[in-house]
Amino acid sequence: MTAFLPAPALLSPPRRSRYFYTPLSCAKTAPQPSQSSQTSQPSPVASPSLADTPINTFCGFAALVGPSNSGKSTLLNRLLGQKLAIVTPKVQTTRCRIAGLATSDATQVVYLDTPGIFPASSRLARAMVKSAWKSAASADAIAIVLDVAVMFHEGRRQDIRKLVVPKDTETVMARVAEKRIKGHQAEIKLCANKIDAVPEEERPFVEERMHAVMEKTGLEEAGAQLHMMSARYGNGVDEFATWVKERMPMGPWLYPEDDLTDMPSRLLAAEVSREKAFMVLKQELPYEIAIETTSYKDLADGSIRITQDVLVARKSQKMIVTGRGGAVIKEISMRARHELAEVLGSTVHLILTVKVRGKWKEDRRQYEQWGLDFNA
Ligand SMILES: Nc1nc2c(ncn2[C@@H]2O[C@H](COP(=O)(O)OP(=O)(O)OP(=O)(O)O)[C@@H](O)[C@H]2O)c(=O)[nH]1
Repeated sequence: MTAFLPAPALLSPPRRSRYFYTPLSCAKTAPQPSQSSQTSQPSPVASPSLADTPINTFCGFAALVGPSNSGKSTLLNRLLGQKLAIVTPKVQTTRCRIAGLATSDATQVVYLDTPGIFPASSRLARAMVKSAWKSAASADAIAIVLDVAVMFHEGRRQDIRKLVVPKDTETVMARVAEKRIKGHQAEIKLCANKIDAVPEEERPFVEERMHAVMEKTGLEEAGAQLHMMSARYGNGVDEFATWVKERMPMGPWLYPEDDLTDMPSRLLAAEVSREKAFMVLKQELPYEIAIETTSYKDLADGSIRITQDVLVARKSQKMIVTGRGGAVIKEISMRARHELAEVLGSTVHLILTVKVRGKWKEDRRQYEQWGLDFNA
């Protein structure tokens, strides 16, 4: 087995300013969350004028698309060297597009982590899937991230005909190929992720099988390249980042060099609490909740006071999320506060209130907050 690198300290405290959203005046329009989701907090980064922006710079979008749970958010965090997107072992964790900014040398890459692509029936699911495809459509480079561990474990060792490629994965591959063949300019990498979960001697079989599926789905014809990687342990990630960088077109940077994301702090804070709720709550319940930051205040002593509503659809769900004597919500709050303090580099006072809001999945405001299309 290859010796895999240890996972990075994804939660090492970033420089605080990196989390602030400070768009420069743009040559092209960056996809952004709706105005309503922007915080009113001032940015500590003085927005440089265009005259200060280095010339001969490169800037573009790289979309990470793929089925649910394939490791897109893990890859984004790895590319940025710290945690931005929430990661859980459950499917459909990412609800909206999350932009992570990687600026080095003369190039700024705006990585777009997207919701997983899966057969969508509900309004929320349709909006999530649409958001993923929209990100791919605006990208200069597309990475299809797929989970080879699933493929490997569902198949039988050393019999490549039995290595099952899930239907969702094939669908994504075929659709990206079709767009490229029809003239979409973005170059494509097929990132075969979680290769650490496949014994080294078995990897050639996985690779061979992947090529066969690329042929079948049209990705070979579309010029896509296969890239084996482990987002969790970092293998192949630097090579992937270099490939992306080289595909960015010439243009001014869209964000200051030090920024890490365009995500407003209110949304970032809600995402952290949502991740903890996903981890603490069992089965389907995490999918039934939404978290809304209702206030976010920098206090005079340097700490931050955040209040959030945890929205559930029914009274019975409220009881479970609250727990006996408030034990469950306290656990979620404690975990979220701990992480927010690390991420924001300050003491955080987090107040969570569980509320029943029957139809939050039909509430247009929620979708606007996440930058999703209510009418998808
Ligand atoms: N073994 C292994 N596990 C990984 C790797 N990358 C991600 N995972 C795990 O896979 C699970 C899903 O990872 P995410 O990054 O949340 O996947 P995602 O594609 O963003 O998921 P959605 O939000 O559902 O679309 C988590 O438990 C990760 O720790 C990898 O390279 N190797």
